[in-house]
Amino acid sequence: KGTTREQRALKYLKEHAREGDPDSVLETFDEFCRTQEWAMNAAEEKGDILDEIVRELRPTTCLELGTYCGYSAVRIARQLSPSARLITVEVNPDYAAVAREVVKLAGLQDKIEVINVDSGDVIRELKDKYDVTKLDLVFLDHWKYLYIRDIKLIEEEKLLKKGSVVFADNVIIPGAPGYLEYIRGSKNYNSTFYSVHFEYMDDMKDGVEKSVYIGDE
Ligand SMILES: O=C(NCCNC(=O)c1cc(-c2ccc(F)cc2)cc(O)c1O)c1cc(O)ncn1
Ligand SMILES: [Mg+2]
Repeated sequence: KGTTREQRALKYLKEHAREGDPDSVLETFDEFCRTQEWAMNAAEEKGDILDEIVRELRPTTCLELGTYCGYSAVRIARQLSPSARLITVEVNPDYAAVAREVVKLAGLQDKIEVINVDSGDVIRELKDKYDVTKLDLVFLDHWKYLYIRDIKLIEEEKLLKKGSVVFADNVIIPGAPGYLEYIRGSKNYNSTFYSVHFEYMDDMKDGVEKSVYIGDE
């Protein structure tokens, strides 16, 4: 009975990272992915852009779609103010279980809530069930063909306000062409594309898209 890559990563983090130290968890995870096994974390370059967005925006309520092992959840939450929080959604139960352990190892369980559901089901419940009024930051990193469905659901639920930021990973690899066409064609957003390296691959280029909501509340 073998272990999964995600379980091996968690074991490495537990053995090598400093408990309660988010920076150490992230550095150790990057080290694991560079020296042991690749994993689809946002990684250093995309992470630096995410860090800058969080520093500048100072969001109080953040939503991430696509937790995976919790790397970007820890990256976002380590910079959140005491009362701010991140809701992160992962449909894969094995990934969600590992992510909860990584969040706990980083000592961020009071700021991050990992929800193991399909994003399409939870967005409609954010206001009533999760006590969300508005989303200041949305990070799209789940299945790429779902970005466009879910951003439309978020708009329908009127969860964005002027200045809210929607940050999308992988708009080049694997790619999210429908999403890019939609968000860049919409008068409700100002979008910026950043050409970045694909996670842990110094010879592959990916892209991330930052879109600021300027539409009607
Ligand atoms: O795999 C699930 N989600 C990951 C979404 N993320 C990605 O698919 C993703 C993929 C890649 C990627 C790109 C090229 C390549 F050769 C291999 C992987 C990179 C990334 O940065 C991602 O973010 C999943 C499973 C499941 O059972 N249920 C719900 N979701
Ligand atoms: Mg990604």
